[in-house]
Amino acid sequence: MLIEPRVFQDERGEFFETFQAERYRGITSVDFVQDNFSHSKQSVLRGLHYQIECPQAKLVSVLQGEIFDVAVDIRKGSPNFGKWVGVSLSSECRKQLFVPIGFAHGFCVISESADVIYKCSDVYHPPGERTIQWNDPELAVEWPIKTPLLSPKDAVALSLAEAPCFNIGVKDRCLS
Ligand SMILES: Cc1cn([C@H]2C[C@H](O)[C@@H](COP(=O)(O)OP(=O)(O)O[C@H]3O[C@@H](C)C(=O)[C@@H](O)[C@H]3O)O2)c(=O)[nH]c1=O
Repeated sequence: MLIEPRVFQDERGEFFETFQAERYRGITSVDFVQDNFSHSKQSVLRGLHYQIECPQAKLVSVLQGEIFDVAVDIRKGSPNFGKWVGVSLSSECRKQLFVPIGFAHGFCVISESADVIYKCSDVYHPPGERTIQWNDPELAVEWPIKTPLLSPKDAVALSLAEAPCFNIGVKDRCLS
């Protein structure tokens, strides 16, 4: 889901609410419990990530620069299983992407660098972390960058066919 916050501009610069609990709960139906920040150089690609245990919904915003942000439906039985969406998020447009539970998430950096923040609906749980190959031909994500800079973990990721996927209706929480 693409969210367009109301941005107020004046002679000093700009202002917008990056998050407001009640309003965003109305839009996303989740409660966020962790905030993450990453700074990346041009051509860095992070993804496609998910947690098979303690699955996380994410609300992604760009503080500086521009990214191509991707979500892939990996809910077995979903009519959209294996389908992806990709959007440009930037400090120019100020759009946010909500990635629901049941989706793998990744982004690549189009600008010289990018500062990305994202809220998560569950905590970091390393034993549950999984990565699907960014260039899995079955997914055929149309990344704007052809030779990305990857982490060692992302360079040896599984294909969608090999990766464990969610059951439709997944809503688990680690926290309680
Ligand atoms: C994701 C995460 C990482 N870390 C640590 C572990 C590691 O030493 C360092 C870098 O971790 P990673 O290489 O996994 O970071 P990164 O590749 O940026 O991983 C992130 O990618 C994007 C696309 C997502 O959607 C996130 O959920 C997350 O998977 O930060 C935390 O402490 N908490 C966290 O929540």
